[in-house]
Amino acid sequence: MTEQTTPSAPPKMAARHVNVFYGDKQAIRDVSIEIDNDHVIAFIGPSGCGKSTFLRTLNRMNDTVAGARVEGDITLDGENIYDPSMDVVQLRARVGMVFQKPNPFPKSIYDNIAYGPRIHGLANSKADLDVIVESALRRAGLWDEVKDRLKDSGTALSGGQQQRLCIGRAIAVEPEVILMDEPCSALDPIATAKIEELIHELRGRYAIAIVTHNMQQAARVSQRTAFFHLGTLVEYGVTSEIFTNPREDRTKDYITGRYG
Ligand SMILES: Nc1ncnc2c1ncn2[C@@H]1O[C@H](COP(=O)(O)OP(=O)(O)OP(=O)(O)O)[C@@H](O)[C@H]1O
Repeated sequence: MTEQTTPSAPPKMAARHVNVFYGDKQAIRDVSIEIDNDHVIAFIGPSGCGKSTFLRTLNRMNDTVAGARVEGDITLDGENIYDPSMDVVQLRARVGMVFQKPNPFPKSIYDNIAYGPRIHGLANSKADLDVIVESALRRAGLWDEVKDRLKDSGTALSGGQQQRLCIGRAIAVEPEVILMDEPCSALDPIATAKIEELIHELRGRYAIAIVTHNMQQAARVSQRTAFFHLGTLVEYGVTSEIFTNPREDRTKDYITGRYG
């Protein structure tokens, strides 16, 4: 009898032989990796190794950097995101991004969330929009703190609340993937813990990729870890294995604090 194997689900995103250049300088070298729906993947590595550069290739954020050039294939549900026919505004709604420093718009809390759904035509009425705003703020773990002050400015919130507002803003346009570039580095430990809790809650609903300098954080929030060094992907695998039994000496040296 032949053994039955369950075909594994196709990856949400796949990068194949990706190189990234800033002018003549190569920042990413021949990186291939898959990003699955069910996992949080952490990108770790010493400063300047290319973690953020690689993350930004996943929603074409590098398009906005003069002199940046991306080679190779990156697909979202099998579709090449660098194809000239790709609508980049639509892509960035499907692959949302949260930055290091919370960057709410100088608008009300309500309008920070409503902005994306309005421009993407996701609401037919004010009532629809109200539902979307409440749901996004609930999923971002912020509703109870702001429900009575939706008209206040987003910039008047605390840093941690602002970051959850930015996560809510990404969620409001129904993304499939959320990219987070050191989302806690400007936050205190309590606000950091809330974001980490939120990442746990969002897992499974969205594919999540997070760049972090903090290895404890990578170990806490991710199920997959990718270790970058000098622009290359040195090792990629199950987080617990990367942290307890890395295959490569460079990974071991980094996680044991020998450099970085
Ligand atoms: N806009 C840019 N123009 C030119 N070079 C850049 C630019 N952005 C990044 N680089 C270079 O590309 C390399 C990778 O940078 P990147 O910011 O991706 O690394 P990183 O691993 O995220 O670093 P960090 O952890 O310090 O944020 C570095 O050598 C950096 O100097």
